[in-house]
Amino acid sequence: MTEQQTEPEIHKGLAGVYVDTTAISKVNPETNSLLYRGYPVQELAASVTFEEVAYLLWNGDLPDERQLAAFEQRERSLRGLDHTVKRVIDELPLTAHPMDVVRTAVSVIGARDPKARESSPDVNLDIAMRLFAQLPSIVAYDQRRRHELDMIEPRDDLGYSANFLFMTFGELPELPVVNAFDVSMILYAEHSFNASTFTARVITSTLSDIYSAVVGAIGALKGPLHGGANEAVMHAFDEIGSADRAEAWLDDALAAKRKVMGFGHRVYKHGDSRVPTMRDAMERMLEYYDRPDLYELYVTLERAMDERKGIKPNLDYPAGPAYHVMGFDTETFTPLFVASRVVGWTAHIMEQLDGNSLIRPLSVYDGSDERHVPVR
Ligand SMILES: CC(=O)SCCNC(=O)CCNC(=O)[C@H](O)C(C)(C)COP(=O)(O)OP(=O)(O)OC[C@H]1O[C@@H](n2cnc3c(N)ncnc32)[C@H](O)[C@@H]1OP(=O)(O)O
Ligand SMILES: O=C([O-])CC(=O)C(=O)O
Repeated sequence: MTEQQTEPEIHKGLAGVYVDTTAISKVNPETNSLLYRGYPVQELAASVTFEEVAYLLWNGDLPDERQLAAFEQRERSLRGLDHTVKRVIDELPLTAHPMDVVRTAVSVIGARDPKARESSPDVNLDIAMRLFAQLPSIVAYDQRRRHELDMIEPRDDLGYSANFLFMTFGELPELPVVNAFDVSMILYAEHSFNASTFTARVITSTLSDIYSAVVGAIGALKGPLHGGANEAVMHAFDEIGSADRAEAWLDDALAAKRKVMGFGHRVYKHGDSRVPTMRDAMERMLEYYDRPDLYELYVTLERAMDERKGIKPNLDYPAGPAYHVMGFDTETFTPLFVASRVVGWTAHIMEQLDGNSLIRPLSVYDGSDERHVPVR
């Protein structure tokens, strides 16, 4: 490097770097807000269904009655799982993490789809819809087989969330549970250039296919610094046991420099915009299932983390206990996130293709100086 050349500035973890524009969602850390296609996510969670949110994220506007009816009918018609996909799932050992099962199942669906490589907007929208419709069948069946239970076929007289719960637990869920679950699906659906969505966009930018991009995104979501945190929250709750042990547990964790899962965020520094809505849903669930002990633990750990580090919860913190009391296995929590986020991922895949530029950043080399192979 000559004296005139300045050292390139490195943005580790791409923190603070804007890499592209997006019209899908706006995360605003200053106002603690999140807009999907312009609509505040809290308003969507209070007044529309997850199906309407999926339509919105893919098409740019909320559906009218006729559009929604057609959309719902199509989604319901695509829910059934192909026998090959079921057989492949059955072959996977129970030691495989449910995220590995979901990743593999999507890969199998992609390998069997003759249209996978077409990549036209219509084909990609159709594939997005198929994955949206089939992921609940995959996630629900995987949880059931771990309990030695048979697969339950989808019911086309039920909405997305009621059917998801029905396929998992084999009974018609009560309305408050369906509503809380639907809210969680809406809140998890989209969050701009988070690590898994960015992964999907990087893969798409090479003109690879939509299935490959979704499979890569699932891999990125699995990590505990991202989607895997909702599972990790529940493991921490299990480890702590009860509210009276929360402060000592936290002090030990912080002294050992362990990250406390479900807290902190790369973009929001004063709290995650989605937490108040998910917390309300979680509180309703803890009341419904009569778990004041879990509520005590939740608030005690949250308060202690705020006092010691000033770090606020992210969406995974209230989502974990909510899914727990609904009856989901802890390892199924991140696959639930997949079922929702597939909507955001596929919206971004389509947006990336629409104005594509290969994503290929630079790096500063800091290895050995140039050297030469000895002459033999
Ligand atoms: C839906 C989602 O994906 S939301 C994210 C889910 N992930 C989690 O909940 C995992 C736990 N949280 C974390 O690891 C982090 O907060 C992240 C990865 C989400 C964001 O991290 P970054 O923006 O990279 O911040 P970074 O990890 O550098 O943290 C900054 C400081 O806060 C501390 N910190 C941040 N989050 C936490 C946490 N959860 N527990 C303990 N300390 C934390 C860091 O130790 C660091 O302290 P230091 O400056 O004294 O070293
Ligand atoms: O935005 C992020 O970095 C992580 C997150 O909250 C999400 O993907 O929902």
